[in-house]
Amino acid sequence: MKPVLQIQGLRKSYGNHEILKGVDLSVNKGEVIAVIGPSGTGKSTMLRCINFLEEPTSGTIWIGDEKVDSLPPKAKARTYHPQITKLRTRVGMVFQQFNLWPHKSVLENIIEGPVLLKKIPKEEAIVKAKHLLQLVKLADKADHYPASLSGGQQQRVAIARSLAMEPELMLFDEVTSALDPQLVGEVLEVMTKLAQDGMTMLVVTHEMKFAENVSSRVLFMDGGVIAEQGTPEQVFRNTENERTRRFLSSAL
Ligand SMILES: Nc1ncnc2c1ncn2[C@@H]1O[C@H](COP(=O)(O)OP(=O)(O)OP(=O)(O)O)[C@@H](O)[C@H]1O
Repeated sequence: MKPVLQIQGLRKSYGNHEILKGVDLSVNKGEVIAVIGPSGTGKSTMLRCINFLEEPTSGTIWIGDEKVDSLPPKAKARTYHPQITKLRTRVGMVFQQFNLWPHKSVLENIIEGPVLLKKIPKEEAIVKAKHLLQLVKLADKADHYPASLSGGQQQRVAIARSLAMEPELMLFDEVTSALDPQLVGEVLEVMTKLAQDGMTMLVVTHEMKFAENVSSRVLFMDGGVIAEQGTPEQVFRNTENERTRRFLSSAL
């Protein structure tokens, strides 16, 4: 079966500053990949290239059969080019900030994408959204507005909103970093359930316990490359890579 995501030789520079220095990665259906590493090593940049929020400087990214760099240049990306909209429906992304629409209810936030972008009938989208709200344990909040919810609840709405597009791949970019510590667990619990249900996930995280206990593979990024990858057991318990060891001893 073709990988859900395939990256070859991905490079990304801002001006003279090269952030990604040749990333190769293949992700199969159902894999849960934790991406760990020191600050500023390009983890977010890699995710943002996958979803075409950033345009790669060079290299190739495939989502299934679709080549991301064959999309129109980024200048046009902002104008909701149909090819880009299609990519964004196939690849969901959840950010550190929840980015919910403040003037819309929880339910309206979730159905907006399916109704507007996928042209799903509103009634059908509502049924699906209610099901997703159960999954993220917010069934009683459908009519609430984001400002009345805690950060953890808003983030779970953001996850439900992404899932409503029925993506093949979900990208999580430090989704618990902006949360009060006591709210982190409820978001990780939802992500753990998604992982167990077979969602293909790429998770940039500083939550080492999640990386160790939930992921099927861990990528250690350092200096703009994947410096090491392996099972959680290999990376957390048996690494022979000095840089990984040093990072883990400061992160754990
Ligand atoms: N739009 C941009 N313009 C210029 N530099 C950028 C831009 N986006 C990111 N950078 C730089 O790229 C580098 C890598 O950033 P990135 O956010 O990918 O790192 P990261 O590994 O995800 O770090 P963290 O764990 O702190 O989020 C940083 O030095 C950052 O300042």
